Amino acid sequence: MNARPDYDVAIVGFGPSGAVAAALLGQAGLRTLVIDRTDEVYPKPRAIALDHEIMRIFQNLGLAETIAPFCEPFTPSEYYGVDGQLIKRLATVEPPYPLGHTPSMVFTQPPVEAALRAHVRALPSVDVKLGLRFTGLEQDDAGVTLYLEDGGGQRSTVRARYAIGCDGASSAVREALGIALEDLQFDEPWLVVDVQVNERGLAKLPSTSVQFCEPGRPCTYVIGPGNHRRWEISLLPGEDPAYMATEEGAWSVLRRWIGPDDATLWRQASYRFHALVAKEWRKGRAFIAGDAAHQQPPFLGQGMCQGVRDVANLAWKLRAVLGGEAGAHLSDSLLDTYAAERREHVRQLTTRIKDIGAVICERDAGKARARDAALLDAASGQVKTQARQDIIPPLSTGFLDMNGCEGAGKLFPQPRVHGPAGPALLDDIAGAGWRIVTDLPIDRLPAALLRVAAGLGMLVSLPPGEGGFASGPHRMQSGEADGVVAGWLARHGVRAAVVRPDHYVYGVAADGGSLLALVENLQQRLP
Ligand SMILES: O=C(O)/C=C/c1cccc(O)c1
Repeated sequence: MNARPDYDVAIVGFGPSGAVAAALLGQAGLRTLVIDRTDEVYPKPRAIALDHEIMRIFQNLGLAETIAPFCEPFTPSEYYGVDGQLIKRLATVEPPYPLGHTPSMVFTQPPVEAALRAHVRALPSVDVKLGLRFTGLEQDDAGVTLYLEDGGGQRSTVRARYAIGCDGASSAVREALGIALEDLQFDEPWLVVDVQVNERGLAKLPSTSVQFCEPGRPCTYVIGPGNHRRWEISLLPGEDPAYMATEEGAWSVLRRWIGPDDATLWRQASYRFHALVAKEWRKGRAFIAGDAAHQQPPFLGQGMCQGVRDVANLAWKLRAVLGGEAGAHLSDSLLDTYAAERREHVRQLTTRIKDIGAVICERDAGKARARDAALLDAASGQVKTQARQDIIPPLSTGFLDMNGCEGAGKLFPQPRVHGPAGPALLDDIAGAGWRIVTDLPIDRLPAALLRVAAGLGMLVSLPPGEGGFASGPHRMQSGEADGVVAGWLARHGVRAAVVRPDHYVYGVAADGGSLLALVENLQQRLP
């Protein structure tokens, strides 16, 4: 079949990853279809945590204010050892916040998903078709044909230039593509229980999130928004996961903290916590993203973040290849970097999450005591606090100019700047396309840079001490309120960064001349 595709991109799955993918593609005017088997948002929380990178993407979609009421800062996680003593603390960095948002948050998933869906439905170039099951696909040089079936067994097909499977852990798209999962060797039975706690219950509970690193039964307590509390409780040999996921089973393990007079059960489910990463993320014109491409233990609350990161990475590349907003059509080979970048990033982060899991899940009492001692600061014996965001690795491979400097592949900060109408977050003024950000004043940059920068995106100059705002075509000069960009550039010993549309640093430069060379080089890679 070779008819002109009905859509630029077809997305299977309208969960958070699918919805963000549709929103980012639709924002660029690409003809996008998103389908899902179910008609409604799942009414219970599965994800509970998101971070500043994800909130920044919601901001770029114009959704930060809509979503903010359903989010709260993540309390520090205190790790308790064999004797119930504090052995480690995982916390959020202090302000000023590097990306302009609270670095680590808890949120209520159903209303956030509903807001995302409403946003997607309002985009003129996006079609949302629900109650449709994906049954298979075929590919040719021009596109992908998706085979679909509705609830009444009625079959249909749809053509798209590219397809993305965001259809969850048991992905039918991954299955149809014959993609295998790499097992990073973590497989444990756990019970997850979400409750809504009343005043009486709240008074009995810890005032911060906790990892109970107890060899007898490792478990996690997370403070969600409002009166939402989550427990994750490891199941012991002989415990029946199906029984433990009943109300009776859930109360049997919650009893240690609260009882039915203290809270209402919202959701309880038995899971095997896995560490799985797809061996391939792209086959021809089809991609997988989110839980379809990876599953990780929850110990850092990164499950949904990983999926949104995937689609933010893929979306700007699809926009570039399909000629979204800027109209330029880049080579399809740019899309290969999606798989290379995201697979490696997910493997690295999942390995780090597994390491956290190994701390929490030590079942041998002797080894657990040794762990408790080893976690303390060797010199002072004090409990150490680790910043959650320091655990997230940078991109280490892909569409980057590493050039011997460690800045490339990191997330670039988002400063508060003096905007035309008062203080503002930089993305709200400069947009979220390619950006060249420097602390050099515009009049000290090579004239040729101003020309080439205009062909790439936005040139942002933030000289120290600048108090005003000035702008011209594809350029702006302003001052930042908190010094987060100045600090980042100083820490990396550079004067400028070239930043990709997903906010990862493409490359850095130490002066105007090397910045010009970096940008010229990039433009040759983006023909
Ligand atoms: O970041 C942390 O300290 C913990 C996050 C988290 C979120 C959800 C479920 C968990 O087991 C851990």
